[in-house]
Amino acid sequence: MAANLSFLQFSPQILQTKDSRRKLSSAVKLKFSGSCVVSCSSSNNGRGGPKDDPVKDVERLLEEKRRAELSARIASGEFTVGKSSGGPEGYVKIPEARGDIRAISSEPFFIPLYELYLTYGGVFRLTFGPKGILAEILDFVMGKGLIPADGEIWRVRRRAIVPALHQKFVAAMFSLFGEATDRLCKKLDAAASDGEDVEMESLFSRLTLDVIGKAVFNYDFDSLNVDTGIVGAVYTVLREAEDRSVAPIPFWEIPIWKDISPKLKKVNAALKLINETLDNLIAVCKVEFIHVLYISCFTCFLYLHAIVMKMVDEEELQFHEEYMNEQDPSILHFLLASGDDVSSKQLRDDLMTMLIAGHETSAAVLTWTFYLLAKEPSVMAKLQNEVDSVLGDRFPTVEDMKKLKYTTRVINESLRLYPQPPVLIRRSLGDDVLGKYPIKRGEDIFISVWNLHRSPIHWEEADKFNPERWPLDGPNPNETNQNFSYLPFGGGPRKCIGDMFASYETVVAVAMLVRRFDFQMALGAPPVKMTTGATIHTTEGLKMTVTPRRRQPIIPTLDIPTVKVDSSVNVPKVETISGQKDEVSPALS
Ligand code: HEM
Repeated sequence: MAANLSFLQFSPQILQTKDSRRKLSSAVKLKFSGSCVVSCSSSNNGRGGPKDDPVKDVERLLEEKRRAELSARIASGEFTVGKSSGGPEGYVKIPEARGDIRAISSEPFFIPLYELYLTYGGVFRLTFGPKGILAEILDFVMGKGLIPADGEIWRVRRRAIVPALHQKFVAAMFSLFGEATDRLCKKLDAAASDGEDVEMESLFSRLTLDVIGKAVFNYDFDSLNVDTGIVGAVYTVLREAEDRSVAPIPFWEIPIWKDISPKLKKVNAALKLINETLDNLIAVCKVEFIHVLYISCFTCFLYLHAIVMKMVDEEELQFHEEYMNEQDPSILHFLLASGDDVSSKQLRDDLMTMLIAGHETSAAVLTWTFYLLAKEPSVMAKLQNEVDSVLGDRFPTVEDMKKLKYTTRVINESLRLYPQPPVLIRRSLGDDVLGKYPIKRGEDIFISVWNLHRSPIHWEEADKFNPERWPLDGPNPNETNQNFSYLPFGGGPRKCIGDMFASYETVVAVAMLVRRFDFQMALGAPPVKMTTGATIHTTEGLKMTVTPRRRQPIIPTLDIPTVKVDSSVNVPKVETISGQKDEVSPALS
């Protein structure tokens, strides 16, 4: 089991080591398992709220005890083979942390790594731990999709897909975000009037599945309302991907087992259903596209001609937007319309990858945001104030995003405390140097975003949920303006392509939900503990009591605002959440 793995805790200086960056190849998302008391509720550090809350006190004491025990074990040398000094060719050898994987299997992997980070500093070698690279493990579901892909396939596919998430596409998604969240509000209304508590984590998972299904291939799972075979199949496959990533041996490859295991049979059937559905959607979209081309070929010729002329005259961004179809603004439609020359299998892999990448991540962000909000009533009150004054009773629009500043800061802060995924992985493509340490070709490097985001070196009161740490008049925090001490969507060439989409999706959902309801942890609900898959899950769900809000009546003002309409502008200008001008949102630059 012991694998020779390097564990890297990013510091801004290290990340900027160009040589290392160039040679690090992307792997896929890391998944581990385990559980522990949520550590952000562990200390007075960073907690506002009443100091005499007995529940918080107990949680804090338990967490302090757990940390003290772990620190004592680290101090006793249980994990240590002695700090190394002097490496080959005059380099300093990386400090080594040794131990037995079983010693840390009872809690999420990134928790002990945090203690080791405090002991050893930013970079150390881990001589025990899970296998790092999951490309083979996830092959059954993502194939050569954008996340596991590398080299030339990745380069070509990234270039084809990134333009699909252009500005007009994201603007077109607002009605989708609003309608899907409204369906969730109706469910919560029903639960509230029946006096029932609700398990929010699974509801968020359904909400984001509905959103991403429509956005990626214009398919309405409607998983908030119905449990069709396809929804069940998607969950079966997702759970299997998570199980495989933490399995001690690849049981799915054992010859006889893979033929007789009922679980694997179920997974294969689910996969078959999903693949057939996706193939169907691709085929239908292709036929519709050809049909439109055929019946209007003359118009089309003029149209294409006009587009080509526009290309000459206008920005590439506007060209990309021409491919968008108002009735079907999905990424699939865009890829076909843009003439993306790709096999159906590759297209399916990419769509499936985006479905997975955009589903669990957003659901996890919403889950932990509501967990944090329930624990900090003062933040919730401020948030509700902002939403009431900006939105009133209407659906959020793209123009509102600039005004919902505090709501955005709440999401920024939630992503700092609960980064999704908490650990990223790279594999070194060649011998290299990281900071002052030599790295060998083929070594796996874990980048603990969890450690980075909670590092006492980088953050004041690092464990505190404090959206105020991000000034409202400052830029939207991202990896570049935070000097790489904040990586909510990764960084560099493999940065998330859905950052703006996901940021707006979560802001809309939070705004619409807190406007309508108050959220409290349900009485007698199990303590919220963490476990890791690709993202951070709760072990037993997030059980909440949801109460419709009683709001002050809105008193009409006598000032009648004048609205200036500029008829030449079709699409409101959108500021990117990441504020970056690189290829992630080329349409915005
Ligand atoms: C709040 C939600 C989201 C979070 C926190 C998130 C986070 C991330 C992170 C940290 C990475 C970098 C992984 C690495 O460096 O190894 C990433 C990559 C990626 N994300 Fe997201 N993501 C989110 C939503 C989305 C959405 C909605 C989509 C699709 C529409 C998406 C598609 C992708 C893809 C395709 C990649 C791989 C990019 C590449 O390797 O070139 N993500 N995401």
